[in-house]
Amino acid sequence: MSETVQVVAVTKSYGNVKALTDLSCVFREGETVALVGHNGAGKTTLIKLLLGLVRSDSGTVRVLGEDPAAGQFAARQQLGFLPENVSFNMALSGRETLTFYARLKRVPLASVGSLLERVGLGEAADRRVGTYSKGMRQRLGLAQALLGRPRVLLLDEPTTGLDPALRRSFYEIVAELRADGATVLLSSHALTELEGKADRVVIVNRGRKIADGTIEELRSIARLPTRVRVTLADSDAGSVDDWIGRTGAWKRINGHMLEIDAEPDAKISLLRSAASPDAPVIDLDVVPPTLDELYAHFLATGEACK
Ligand SMILES: Nc1ncnc2c1ncn2[C@@H]1O[C@H](COP(=O)(O)OP(=O)(O)OP(=O)(O)O)[C@@H](O)[C@H]1O
Repeated sequence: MSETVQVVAVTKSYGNVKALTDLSCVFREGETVALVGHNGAGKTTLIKLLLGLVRSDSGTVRVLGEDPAAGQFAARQQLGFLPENVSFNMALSGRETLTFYARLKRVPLASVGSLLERVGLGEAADRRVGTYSKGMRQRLGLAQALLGRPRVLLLDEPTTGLDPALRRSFYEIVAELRADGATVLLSSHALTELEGKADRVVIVNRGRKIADGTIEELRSIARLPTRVRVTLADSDAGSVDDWIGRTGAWKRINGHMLEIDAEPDAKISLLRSAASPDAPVIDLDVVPPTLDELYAHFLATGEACK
């Protein structure tokens, strides 16, 4: 996969506020990357650097081989951007709005209708944006970002305001773009919903990158315990207590369920004992550390991983 975005040792301050410090990362074709961090971590600043809206104090930024802050940034045509807060002219219809942006981007106007259909605004295309719900405006923003089949899509908090069904259809569109070879950067606080959607997670904290890898890589680096939960069979209390005593420090969740946080080294032997024929267990669930837990871990340790 070829590299579409290269950020090398970038520092950016606003006055005496350091928004990004010595940040490096690379994004590739066909890759969906989650950019995760608290408020003020520097996510929007990174996106603005990639768009050429702000200039770094030091370091290098390349998008599709070009410097976005240079006067002639021809690759801008191949960038799609959905800002955190979309704002449109309320008096125009959805179709008029998208036609306006298509003209600005010099994209064939014929694509406007199909894009509106794609984001589920086909029927509302000729209504004024002022009558749209927040979710509909967000989808119009997404349609605007998709104009011209961009090779790099920068989506700042894209699912804010979308209900669960719209979120699902949003991630379906992201998956299509990924299959089409686009690089998709999703900046988000909604960590749980990003599991299974992003190929890679980049965590920033106070302007510094503190983690970068697939969720599996981050899990193996963090070495957080895996939660194992078992449902007990209707065995006599004595044999259950005996089994618990032999296998580990289980916590009782209720009368028939136990839970334990298994350290990576102890996980397999614990699962073997829970699955063995003499265990008083009728069901077993394994819950790996969530993205939320990984995020909290990396924030707490400030661990750099790549
Ligand atoms: N134009 C500006 N002038 C001064 N400070 C700024 C400016 N833009 C951003 N900052 C500061 O830079 C830091 C990074 O801000 P940025 O908007 O990049 O964070 P973020 O991760 O996108 O936050 P959020 O999740 O709240 O949108 C913050 O301390 C912010 O206050």
